[in-house]
Amino acid sequence: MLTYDYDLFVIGAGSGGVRAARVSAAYGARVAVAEEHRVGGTCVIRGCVPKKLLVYGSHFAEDLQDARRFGWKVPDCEFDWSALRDNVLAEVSRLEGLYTETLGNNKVEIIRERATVAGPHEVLLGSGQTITAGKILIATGAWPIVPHFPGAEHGITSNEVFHLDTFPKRVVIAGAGYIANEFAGIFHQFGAHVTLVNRTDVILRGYDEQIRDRLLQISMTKGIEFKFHVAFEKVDKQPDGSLLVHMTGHEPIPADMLLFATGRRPHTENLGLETADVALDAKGAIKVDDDNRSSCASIYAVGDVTNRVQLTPVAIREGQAFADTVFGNNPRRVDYGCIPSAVFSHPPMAGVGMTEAEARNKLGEVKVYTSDFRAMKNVLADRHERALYKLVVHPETDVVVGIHMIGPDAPEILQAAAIAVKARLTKAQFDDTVALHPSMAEELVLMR
Ligand SMILES: Cc1cc2nc3c(=O)[nH]c(=O)nc-3n(C[C@H](O)[C@H](O)[C@H](O)COP(=O)(O)OP(=O)(O)OC[C@H]3O[C@@H](n4cnc5c(N)ncnc54)[C@H](O)[C@@H]3O)c2cc1C
Ligand SMILES: NC(=O)c1ccc[n+]([C@@H]2O[C@H](COP(=O)([O-])OP(=O)(O)OC[C@H]3O[C@@H](n4cnc5c(N)ncnc54)[C@H](O)[C@@H]3O)[C@@H](O)[C@H]2O)c1
Repeated sequence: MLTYDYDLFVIGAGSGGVRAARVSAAYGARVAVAEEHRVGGTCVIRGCVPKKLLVYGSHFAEDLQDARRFGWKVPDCEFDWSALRDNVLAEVSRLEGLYTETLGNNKVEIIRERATVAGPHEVLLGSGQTITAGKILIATGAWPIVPHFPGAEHGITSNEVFHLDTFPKRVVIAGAGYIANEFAGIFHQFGAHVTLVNRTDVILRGYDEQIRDRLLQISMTKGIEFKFHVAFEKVDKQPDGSLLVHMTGHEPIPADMLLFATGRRPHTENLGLETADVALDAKGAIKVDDDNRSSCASIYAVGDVTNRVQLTPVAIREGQAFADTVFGNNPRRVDYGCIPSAVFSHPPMAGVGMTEAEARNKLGEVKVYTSDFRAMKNVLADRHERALYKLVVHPETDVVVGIHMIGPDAPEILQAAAIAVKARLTKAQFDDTVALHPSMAEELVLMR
């Protein structure tokens, strides 16, 4: 019988790859994983985790201000970017160590170099070594898209934003999706002047319109500038190192940093996939079936590289389903229904299930309940920001088909509420639940 060097070779030690490697090895497979950057992948090293720590850090700007209304004598405080940056990067390194340890404990061999596919059962390492494997799992994630125009090379992406030497006082962000809105909030809270530049006038496409509008309105009131229907023309680097960002129909904007947050494309370039006839879609994503198998029978793919849903918990579930199915003798498929998601903006927003527009398209005259309120904490703090919660309800069955919210701690509250939507609970069952008072979450059971 033909023997391979490994039963499974995983390319990419990010959210999906680490889970698939660890669980497959726990089932007894001989597993190696190649990582060209750092173990943990985008989420741990330059995504969700450091981003959320910056969100926490930036929220102190408002908390310190509000504290005075709650009786605290707060002296004038100064923000030190380098202190926060270094603490965040140290935490990232600690987590990288934990991920590395977990892989080692499960006897997964970590190969710290770039790997490419060299055939249905062959992988080529950057060092020139060829390795064979019974199965190959591609978990190489996605990569920031940078638009092409003169001077675009002076901008940075989310890959670099966590490492800035100095804090930029004037920030231009290209895009109006997740990363753009999250970093607009972060830099604004730290004291930068932030301008978001987008080619359409839609922010956070896919989220409920009323909730998005509320974020736009609150962001503008805070002082974040939005420029819509704008295309970049060029970026000039000034003698003092700053940038002048030229765009259609507007005066050039001076900036200390230009951040591209214009989407992420599947990381499949120069991966050798043609050597095994692995088919890609028009966006360069690996085409897979419901069991994560590509057009080559021995090659699978999970996570952002398949461009299904670019979220960490989804990549992890796909990695787990792959391992259970292929090495655990326990076939499983990911259920893509009712995936909750959140934007860690200031304030954050979160949603699960159908938006009002989607529900109207699919179900006709849906019932919509909203609660538009000022959180008790904001009232005493004299902060005029209003939260908005929304339930979208099936017109006949009374099932709650969507929950959408913006306000303090919305992602924390929505995770629990998402269980109810997934379980197809009815509006009557929400109403039957006694409120937990005083809380913001109680609004979910008090909408009439
Ligand atoms: C700034 C930012 C914030 C985010 N915030 C959130 C959030 O709050 N919540 C959320 O759910 N999602 C968030 N995401 C998305 C989330 O990070 C991704 O969906 C998730 O990391 C995808 O996991 P993955 O395993 O597919 O790929 P990744 O985690 O990207 O891992 C891929 C790995 O493969 C490695 N690699 C690539 N090619 C090769 C090769 N040829 N050889 C060896 N190694 C290779 C890469 O170095 C990388 O480590 C965020 C993303 C970004 C960029
Ligand atoms: N909280 C979270 O869960 C979270 C946070 C960050 C990222 N992510 C994941 O990472 C993915 C990538 O994030 P993202 O914010 O880069 O992408 P995105 O798809 O959310 O947003 C891209 C934005 O860029 C705009 N755009 C595209 N080309 C442009 C151009 N040339 N000029 C100006 N604007 C342009 C689009 O209109 C859109 O607003 C997300 O789709 C999401 O799945 C998730």
